[in-house]
Amino acid sequence: FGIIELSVCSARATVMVYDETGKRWVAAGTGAQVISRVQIYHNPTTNSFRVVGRKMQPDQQVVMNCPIAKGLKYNQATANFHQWRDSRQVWGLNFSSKEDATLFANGMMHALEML
Ligand SMILES: CC(=O)N[C@@H](Cc1ccccc1Cl)C(=O)N1CCC[C@]12C=C[C@@H]1CC[C@@H](C(=O)N3CC[C@@H]4C=C[C@H]5CC[C@H](C(=O)O)N5C(=O)[C@H]43)N1C2=O
Repeated sequence: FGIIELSVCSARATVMVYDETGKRWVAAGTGAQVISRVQIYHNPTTNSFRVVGRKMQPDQQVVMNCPIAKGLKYNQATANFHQWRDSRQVWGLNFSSKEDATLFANGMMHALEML
């Protein structure tokens, strides 16, 4: 029985993680820092949400697969750069446009209301 997950929203962003040691943001995944498609998926059976980021090219590498925890603090540091902490690291999304950023933030806020 496959898990049914619905895509809540999709936006273009560079996925970054904060390197606490080096005190700097680094591109998530391996290789060059490229634009990813970042989607929020909803599993209605468990009412859970997660954020999945896949590089647009060359290989659709999954660079982010992050559950959205109830009470997550979503910080819109700038119009185009939003961030949040999970249990292990800090994620940053550098959106390609303000529209992408707004669309994703609305999807995240919706998910957080549903939890
Ligand atoms: C208390 C806390 O965790 N605070 C977080 C932000 C936050 C607040 C509330 C809820 C969740 C979060 Cl992640 C925080 O301030 N963090 C998380 C790790 C890095 C950072 C701690 C200190 C630095 C100070 C500047 C800021 C930062 O990193 N910024 C601000 C927005 C800017 C936008 C883009 C990225 C991309 C490259 C550039 C850079 O690092 O040169 N940069 C930044 O400089 C980003 N910082 C942070 O975002």
